Amino acid sequence: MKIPGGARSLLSAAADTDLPFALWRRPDTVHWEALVSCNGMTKRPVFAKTHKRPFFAINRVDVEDANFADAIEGDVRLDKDGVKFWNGAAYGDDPVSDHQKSLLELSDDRMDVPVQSRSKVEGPLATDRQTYELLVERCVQQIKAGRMRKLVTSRVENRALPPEYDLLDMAERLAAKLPSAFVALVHLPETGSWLVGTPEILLSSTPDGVDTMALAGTQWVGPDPDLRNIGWPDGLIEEQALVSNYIRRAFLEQGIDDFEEIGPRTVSAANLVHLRTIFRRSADGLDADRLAGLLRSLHPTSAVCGMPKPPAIEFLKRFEGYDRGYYTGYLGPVDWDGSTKLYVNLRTAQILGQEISLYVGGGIVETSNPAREWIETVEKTKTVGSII
Ligand SMILES: C=C(O[C@H]1C=CC=C(C(=O)O)[C@@H]1O)C(=O)O
Repeated sequence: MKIPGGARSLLSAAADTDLPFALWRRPDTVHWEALVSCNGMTKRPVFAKTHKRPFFAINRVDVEDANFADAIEGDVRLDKDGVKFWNGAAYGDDPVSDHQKSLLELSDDRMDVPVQSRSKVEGPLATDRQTYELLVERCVQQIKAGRMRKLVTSRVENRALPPEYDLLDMAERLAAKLPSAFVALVHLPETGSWLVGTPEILLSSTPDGVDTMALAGTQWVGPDPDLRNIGWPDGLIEEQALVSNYIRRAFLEQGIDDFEEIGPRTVSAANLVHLRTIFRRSADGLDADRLAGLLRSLHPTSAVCGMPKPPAIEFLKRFEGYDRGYYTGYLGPVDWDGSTKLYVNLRTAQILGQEISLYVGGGIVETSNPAREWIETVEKTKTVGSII
């Protein structure tokens, strides 16, 4: 689970020269993978007929075209076999461009130099308990009035980091805490570093087929809970069922009706448990256009914004009171060895200089209780909050 010394040195050199990188560990694996871009951030279509090389996609919740993402290009690639450099046609063992050469030179002996955010951008505004509970109350009123069926509210909590913090150590600790999550550190020199330990797939596309999931409903439990004994109140069952309905509709919108459903089942993520249904379909007939269509239909799911989608997004923009940034958007490697894995950006922290902002939220339905919703967000801060 340790980030190898060579990768540490290289990522520390990338951070020092203000190059964006993404580092991640996939669910239920132990290896770290990373991509470093030598040319800043770009924008790329996620599903396209031709991709030359892998990139790491990161996108906001309110993006206009969900198939078009901010991208960290793979000029340098790290995986369990070591470091590789893109030579314009393939990955090779030796650096080719001047940027790649100087990055490699600078990475000499940097294993112990911590990676920190040097961003000067100001963090998002925190929401206090009273304001958050009023927001939840307002959502319940909207739902009771029949304007929406569900809304997902969120907030931020800001904390100070110890002066000697190291983002790579933090990523390692989060990965150890969340073995079944997708854990990522996305280092963006300007807009901050994002540390994520998400349990939710938005869209996984491999040569075998596609997977997505409806993950919603949250309860908090002690260590090593017996998942078979956890009961679910009606309100939480409804909250998750709405997400499942939404996903069924997204498949149907793309003319796909032969998908398989597994669940709902109780799954754990650190101190929390959720209800999860997996949706699976073979790759037959799913070309890049249809995958792009599916991504557009899915993102953002009603697990992160609400239902129906347009008024929910409008309402949150108006009343949530802060900018979500990349939280509740998606992120993941694109075209990495033939597969694309996009995860919902949840259990998220943004690191800006010496401050860390924890982003947390929860689904609101007609029966939601504001005080319980506040506590749910407090429990969610513990996932990333416990590794600071
Ligand atoms: C918006 C969040 O959670 C979503 C995903 C899973 C469970 C959720 C819930 O129980 O409300 C939310 O829909 C968050 O964790 O910040």
